Amino acid sequence: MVIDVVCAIIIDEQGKVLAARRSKSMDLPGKWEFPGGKVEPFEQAEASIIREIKEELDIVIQTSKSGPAHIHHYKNKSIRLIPFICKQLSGTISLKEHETYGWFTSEQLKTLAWAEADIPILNDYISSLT
Ligand SMILES: Nc1nc2c([nH]c(=O)n2[C@H]2C[C@H](O)[C@@H](COP(=O)(O)OP(=O)(O)OP(=O)(O)O)O2)c(=O)[nH]1
Repeated sequence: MVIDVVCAIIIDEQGKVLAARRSKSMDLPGKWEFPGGKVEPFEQAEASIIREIKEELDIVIQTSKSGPAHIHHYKNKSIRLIPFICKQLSGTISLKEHETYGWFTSEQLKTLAWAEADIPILNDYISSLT
């Protein structure tokens, strides 16, 4: 079974992108990711990413477009990671699950220890800039 997971590529006015590090209590502890989570049954992916970001970061985002999804097979599960390009509309970030987060340039993003499933998502995003 492949689990649908949505993630947000949140871009600020300077073009920096938000990445968050998963905490010890989460799957893939210590790995960086684009925040998000599993799409619930009967939920639209776009509604799902808005809900997840409110739950995890306590901010309201607006989505502009979704990028290509990528399937990744971990040892214990397979996920389809669906990215959305987003901007923050309101609120102040308050982490509810992650250990830390930051706003990064493309060069900085490349140096983070990403969850494996995020690598093609990151590469697509960086390719889309040129
Ligand atoms: N949110 C998110 N999860 C990712 C990314 N990359 C990646 O491999 N994953 C994995 C980690 C988890 O195994 C799974 C998503 O689960 P989650 O724990 O974030 O989702 P959730 O908030 O709905 O969690 P749950 O409490 O229902 O388990 O996908 C990513 O960029 N964002």
